[in-house]
Amino acid sequence: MSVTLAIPSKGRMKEDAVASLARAGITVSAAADNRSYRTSVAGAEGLDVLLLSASEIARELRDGAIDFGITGEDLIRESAAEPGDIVEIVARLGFGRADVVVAVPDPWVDVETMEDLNDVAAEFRQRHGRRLRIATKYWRLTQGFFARRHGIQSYRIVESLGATEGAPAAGSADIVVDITSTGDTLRANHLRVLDDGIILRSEACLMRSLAGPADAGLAEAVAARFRAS
Ligand SMILES: Nc1ncnc2c1ncn2[C@@H]1O[C@H](COP(=O)(O)OP(=O)(O)OP(=O)(O)O)[C@@H](O)[C@H]1O
Ligand SMILES: O=P(O)(O)OC[C@H]1O[C@H](OP(=O)(O)OP(=O)(O)O)[C@H](O)[C@@H]1O
Repeated sequence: MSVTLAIPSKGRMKEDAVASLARAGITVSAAADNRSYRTSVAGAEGLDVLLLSASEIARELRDGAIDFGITGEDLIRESAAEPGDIVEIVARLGFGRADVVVAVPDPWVDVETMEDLNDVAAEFRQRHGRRLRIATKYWRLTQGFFARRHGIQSYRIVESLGATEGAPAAGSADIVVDITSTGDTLRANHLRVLDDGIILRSEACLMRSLAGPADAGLAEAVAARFRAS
């Protein structure tokens, strides 16, 4: 019996994920063919480490297709309505830090808070003949924050698959909800985060699917190493 753990196959989180496994005594090396998404693992008998994209890891955890995954908290919260019912955060890993934020165009000088934005959204249709448009790939986090947390009902989500911060200047949306770390991309696109506009402070986490692994004893031993490292 084995337990599966997926780490990002590329990008900003891959090297840090490998380092966090090493701190837990698990050495992962790429398979000989370096286009392969399989790895060889030393230090944990029965553990298979897979390489997947960060967003795929969130979906596979949700679906119970893998036992453990290292990915961003934002991605798991976006992929499931009640993430606490499907995954446990075993450890926060201290890298991949970024905030999911609400940002408005710099010229909206009177809009500093979500309450101000609520006023704008309420009047938007009357003034502009349409609802306020929000560009984002985080539609679930956006709905939770706007409708449930702040009672903002009048808006429309424009799904963005990339270059979200460019949407207001391009005219396809009025404001954005996106991830930021240094803030450079928002500034370059003349956007400003609202004072209370941080939806989530995200970082990479080791998460465990609650679906139940094939080998519960081994899964618990893996989790214990991360809690201790
Ligand atoms: N500056 C940043 N910009 C975007 N994501 C960041 C940043 N810093 C950390 N992250 C985190 O990295 C993760 C996304 O990583 P990445 O873009 O490699 O994943 P992906 O969406 O699976 O990739 P792909 O675009 O190939 O599907 C998210 O959890 C996000 O919070
Ligand atoms: O606050 P900053 O440090 O500027 O980082 C934020 C930006 O970085 C990411 O884009 P990236 O160019 O990495 O591409 P991606 O959207 O494909 O992740 C993210 O989507 C933001 O646009």
